[in-house]
Amino acid sequence: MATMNERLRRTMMFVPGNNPAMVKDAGIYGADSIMFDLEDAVSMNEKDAARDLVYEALQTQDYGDAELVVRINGADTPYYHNDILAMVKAGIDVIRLPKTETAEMVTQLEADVLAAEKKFGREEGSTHLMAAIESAKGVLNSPQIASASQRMIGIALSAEDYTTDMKTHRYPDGAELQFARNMVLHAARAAGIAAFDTVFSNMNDPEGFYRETEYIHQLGFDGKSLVNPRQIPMVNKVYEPTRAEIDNAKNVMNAIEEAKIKGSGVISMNGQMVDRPVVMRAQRVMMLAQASQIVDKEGNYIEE
Ligand SMILES: CC(C)(COP(=O)(O)OP(=O)(O)OC[C@H]1O[C@@H](n2cnc3c(N)ncnc32)[C@H](O)[C@@H]1OP(=O)(O)O)[C@@H](O)C(=O)NCCC(=O)NCCSC(=O)C[C@@](O)(CC(=O)O)C(=O)O
Ligand SMILES: [Mg+2]
Repeated sequence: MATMNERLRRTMMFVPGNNPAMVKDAGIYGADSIMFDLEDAVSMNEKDAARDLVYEALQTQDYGDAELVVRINGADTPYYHNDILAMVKAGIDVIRLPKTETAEMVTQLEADVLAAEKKFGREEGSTHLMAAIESAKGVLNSPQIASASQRMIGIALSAEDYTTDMKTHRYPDGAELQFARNMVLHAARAAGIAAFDTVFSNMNDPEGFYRETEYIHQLGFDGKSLVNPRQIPMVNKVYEPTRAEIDNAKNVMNAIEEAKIKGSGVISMNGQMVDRPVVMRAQRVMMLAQASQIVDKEGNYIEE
């Protein structure tokens, strides 16, 4: 089951770890999560320099309230262990494992991260994990992957590698991703963690990006992996609740408070039953409204 006090993760922006300007300025665009990439955006001969650059930035840059994530190189590469050591030492919030195919890959990562936390005196369990699902095998194993560790905060569908594995490519209607999207989303929800939709790589097709974002929002994804800051306000717009939704959420919150006073967990509001799932949806609407700066912390409208 989804938890009530979850963190908003609408936008998780990839930042190539070998690009000093992008790494330095990554905090100015308002992404919920900034994801420094040490994997496929970085060529082989730049792996060590990129790791050093990201490590340095984590010591010196102020990224505000953004969650800080790093996509490390896979365990089958010579970079994996040094990536983990440097990022745990730097105190990264979340490590994203690419091309995850089995639960064992996550439990191995958990053990490697724990060893690094002990080595550098970091609080044990403080480094969270997430897994990118990029193949047919990963999709089929996604329920086990999602629940492989208490440290897991989410799983993400990675459609570029996935469609290659499936011997297809990306189409405008996304039919080739239907099964994978539903598997990843259900696996995440069953494990009580976040689900991230895939990147949209065509910067010259904002209509296509909006269409895809509206679709994955309707399905229930927490948000998307992004490759460009121009995509951040577009995702936020799609996730922004309407005035009618906010008014309804406020009424639900008031109604349930009234019910509590009467000692009940359920109440009727204009003939509509208000119970726990309705309240949880209302709480999420209010969280989104606050993040969209439509209401303040108390839930009151902020006047324009
Ligand atoms: C796409 C493009 C080249 C467009 O360039 P453009 O030049 O047209 O960008 P503009 O819009 O003009 O930039 C305006 C201003 O924003 C700055 N800016 C742009 N992008 C920024 C950014 N990302 N971070 C911080 N800053 C940024 C820029 O520096 C400029 O700053 P300034 O000069 O100061 O005005 C560029 O964005 C970019 O390189 N993106 C990252 C690509 C990347 O990381 N790929 C790997 C991850 S996917 C993958 O691996 C597949 C996957 O694995 C995925 C999965 O697993 O989910 C799978 O299998 O599916
Ligand atoms: Mg990939």
